[in-house]
Amino acid sequence: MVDIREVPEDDIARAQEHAYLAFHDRPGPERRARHHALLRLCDRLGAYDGDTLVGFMAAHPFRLSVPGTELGCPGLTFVSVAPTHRRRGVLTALMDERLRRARAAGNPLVCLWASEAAIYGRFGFGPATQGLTVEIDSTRPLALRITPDPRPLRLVDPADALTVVGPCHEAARHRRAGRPDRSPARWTEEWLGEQDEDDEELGPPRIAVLGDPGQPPAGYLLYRTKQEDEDGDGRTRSPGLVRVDELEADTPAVAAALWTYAASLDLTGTVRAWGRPADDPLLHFAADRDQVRVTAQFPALWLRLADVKEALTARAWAAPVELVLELRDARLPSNAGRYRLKAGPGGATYETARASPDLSLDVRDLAACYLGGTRVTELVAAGLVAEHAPGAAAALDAALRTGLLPHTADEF
Ligand SMILES: CC(=O)SCCNC(=O)CCNC(=O)[C@H](O)C(C)(C)COP(=O)(O)OP(=O)(O)OC[C@H]1O[C@@H](n2cnc3c(N)ncnc32)[C@H](O)[C@@H]1OP(=O)(O)O
Repeated sequence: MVDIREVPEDDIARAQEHAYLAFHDRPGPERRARHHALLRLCDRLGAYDGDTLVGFMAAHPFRLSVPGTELGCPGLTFVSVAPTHRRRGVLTALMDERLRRARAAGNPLVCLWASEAAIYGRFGFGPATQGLTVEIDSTRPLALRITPDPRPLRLVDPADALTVVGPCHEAARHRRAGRPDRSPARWTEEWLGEQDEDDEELGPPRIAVLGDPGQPPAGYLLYRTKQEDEDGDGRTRSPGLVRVDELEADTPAVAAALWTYAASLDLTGTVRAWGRPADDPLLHFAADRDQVRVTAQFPALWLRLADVKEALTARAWAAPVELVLELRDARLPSNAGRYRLKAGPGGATYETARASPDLSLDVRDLAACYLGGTRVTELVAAGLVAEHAPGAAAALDAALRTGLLPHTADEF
């Protein structure tokens, strides 16, 4: 039987080796040091078989933007079980302890990015945001239906990123739900590292900001580039790549200017933006959708409502709704049962109820809908949510709805 306990700071290096084994990873010294620095700031749980570390789960102490506010939301990372101890319930034991601690600490939410989509539904996590990969053919000028903001662009030293673009990012976080806060350490270690986490051929991070000198920027572009590939004879095989990691803009015209900049960098022929929202304005203002293509769509942030009552009563609601929910929660039975949700622009209450339910659903499906990124009506159509009162799902959707879709590219 394994023992679940905290991993002390002097055991972090061992936890890293354990995780690299599970992920088939072999990071160089720079990435190891970055991981170590981040793990020092995480809550860390280990599964020990005697003195041997056989399971590890770290949690960033995030606050997540939700409609109208932000909530405590540990962000799970480095989840790993030794190959010798797979499928014996080690992850389950770590997760149960993590969810218990989240509730005890007053954190109603828990989030993660999944290595495999099949793992986390059983623990009550649902995919709450979707990401798109968007590619622009930049061998020709980017064709747009709107006029880009004409204000000047300038490059900012990544060392100054936090001061210059940090406030822009913070404002963007509150325009769209589903975004964790970004500590100075995460800016430095996860976004601005000299070496990219996934592709060592990419250059260092570059930051272009738009705005009048002396004024706060109206938007920024965080990107890396890769030189053109050459074949053995030194001939160009393909033009270089601009990989967009983040683009935030106060207005569509600012976004248009930043995309135009990305697409006009010399010696490059492709712009690849891997973590865009499903309602990215670019997809509407691009004049030629053969030039701007969505090449992938994926579940991004997985969310768990550790304390359903707290989560539902804390968020803002777009329209009035009153209905009885029959909720299943296999791992946190205190969430399960029949509850009357009364919610609207003035606030929400969520109390136990006796009346027959309008909707029956699992906590993982409520999590998928919580930020407004998945519609309850779609889950009724998929046979996952049972609608006992016609119109109940549509009414809940109208109340959950947000102006912009929830979205984050903060992979951790
Ligand atoms: C947020 C993140 O960090 S994501 C990263 C997740 N980690 C990895 O992918 C690293 C490689 N994989 C591992 O380390 C492990 O296999 C883990 C962590 C995914 C699973 O750990 P285990 O201790 O084997 O899980 P555990 O025994 O508790 O499994 C619980 C259930 O989940 C199922 N399960 C576990 N892993 C998977 C998987 N990869 N795909 C599908 N089902 C899975 C098990 O079959 C079991 O189902 P059951 O209850 O019906 O029998």
